[in-house]
Amino acid sequence: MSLLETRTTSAMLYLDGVHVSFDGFHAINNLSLTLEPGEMRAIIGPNGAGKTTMMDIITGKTKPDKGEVVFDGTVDLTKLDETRIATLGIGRKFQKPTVFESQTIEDNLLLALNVDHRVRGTLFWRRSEPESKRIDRVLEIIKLGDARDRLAGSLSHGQKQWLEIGMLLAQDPKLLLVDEPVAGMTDVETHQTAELLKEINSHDKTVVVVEHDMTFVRELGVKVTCLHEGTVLAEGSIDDVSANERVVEVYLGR
Ligand SMILES: Nc1ncnc2c1ncn2[C@@H]1O[C@H](COP(=O)(O)OP(=O)(O)OP(=O)(O)O)[C@@H](O)[C@H]1O
Repeated sequence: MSLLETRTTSAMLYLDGVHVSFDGFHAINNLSLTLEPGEMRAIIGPNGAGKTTMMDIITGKTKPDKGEVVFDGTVDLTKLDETRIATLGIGRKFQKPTVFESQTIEDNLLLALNVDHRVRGTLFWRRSEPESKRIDRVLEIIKLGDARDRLAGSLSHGQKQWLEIGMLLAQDPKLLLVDEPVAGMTDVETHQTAELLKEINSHDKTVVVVEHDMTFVRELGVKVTCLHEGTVLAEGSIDDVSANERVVEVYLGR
């Protein structure tokens, strides 16, 4: 492709031949990955495999030295900054929950809505019917409807993670990037998180989940990509990837 052309694809996310180096160290090496619209993909791989850097490339935090990164068929993400990318419908959930602890659950979701903060701060602001509906729907999906008036700080670790996922959903993204959502969760919470992500994915959201917990990844029941040294080592069903000798050698067998 020439420098001026942007590829058009049917994919929601298309990475091809992506390279990133930090002071001469190749963190991402000829990385190619395609996610279809409505797909959920699990990304696994050992520490330092490049999983976080890949997410940073998609959100514009890190710019690739080389390669194509195309969102929603036509949008060249390499040309856009982080702020602009966030407005395109790409939501990212970092590993640690960052909810507003002294606000209620409902207010956390309201804060996440794309309402002008200056307008919302006035005495006369009333939430619109569509906003109320959206919040009710998100509360239903994250199963915190009964707790809507509780302070977020009183939630369990797992519930905080769900609330933060809900805050992303309130913004109605096309693509959700979720980094190690079940770290520190109980087995029950881990199972409920798998159910939650499957539910979100069933509503046409494309989802990328980075996770080390293989029980959780198995429960998601989606295609798995194993990264190693900044590139794709193996891709396929959890059974195929788990049986791959190289994957066992560099990751699962350790
Ligand atoms: N800003 C940076 N400067 C220098 N090296 C970096 C930088 N960011 C990442 N790296 C290196 O790039 C490699 C990939 O890191 P990355 O954090 O993407 O891996 P990861 O797969 O997310 O690992 P983990 O599972 O531990 O989170 C690592 O060797 C890391 O030390």
